[in-house]
Amino acid sequence: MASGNGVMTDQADRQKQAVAVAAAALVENGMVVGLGTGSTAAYMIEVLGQRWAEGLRFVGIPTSERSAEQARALGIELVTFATHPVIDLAIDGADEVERGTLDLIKGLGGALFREKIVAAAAKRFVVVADASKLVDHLGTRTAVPVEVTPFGWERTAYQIEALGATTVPRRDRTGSFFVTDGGNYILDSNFGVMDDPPRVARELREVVGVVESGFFIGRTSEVLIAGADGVTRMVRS
Ligand SMILES: O=C[C@H](O)[C@H](O)[C@H](O)COP(=O)(O)O
Repeated sequence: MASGNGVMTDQADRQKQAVAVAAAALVENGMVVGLGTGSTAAYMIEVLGQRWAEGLRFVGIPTSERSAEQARALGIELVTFATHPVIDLAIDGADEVERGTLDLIKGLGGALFREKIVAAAAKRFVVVADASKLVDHLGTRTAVPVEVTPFGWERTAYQIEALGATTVPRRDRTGSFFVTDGGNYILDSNFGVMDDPPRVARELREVVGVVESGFFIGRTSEVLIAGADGVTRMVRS
């Protein structure tokens, strides 16, 4: 018999798959597509691989080495900003989605910097998530991942704490520092539930040593949320 957790996981996985199918259906022939990172985005890339095998032709710009490897293995053609500086449609997951604004916290998978560059280059940025990610206020479920340079990271952490957060340097399974695709560290910075995430995002940007934060403010075009009743589309007004 499946454990309670197992049932929850199966349900979350089914929801991620449902939303992945809905998002992959938005891709059309000839598009430049931003390929997100994380378990939901991985389902979406898998569905795109199936559509590619059926004859759909587009090019992808991946947000991580992981997603690049997955897409390549499925035969999807990958390009870079050198030849394709504008993305038609980027599809990515999120760790928190704020109901009223559709602002996000991203980066639990460590890919936030490339994800933000891709989102910023996209004419349409679609977020895919299961219902557990919806919150009334950012900071409810998760700390904010902040990518920082290895040099002086302790000083950078001190400065972030001066903004009101507690910080924890992210570690990998061996206990070493987690290193991003860009060669940086991540400080998981807990600000608690935030009244004004855009202000915190701006303050973080001012801290020397911060490469990027996991705040995605004002970037979301729409969110596809999978719940028990199917997929719901939320559009930013
Ligand atoms: O760095 C990772 C990304 O921001 C992911 O998109 C985010 O963590 C959501 O991942 P998942 O779909 O696995 O919950």
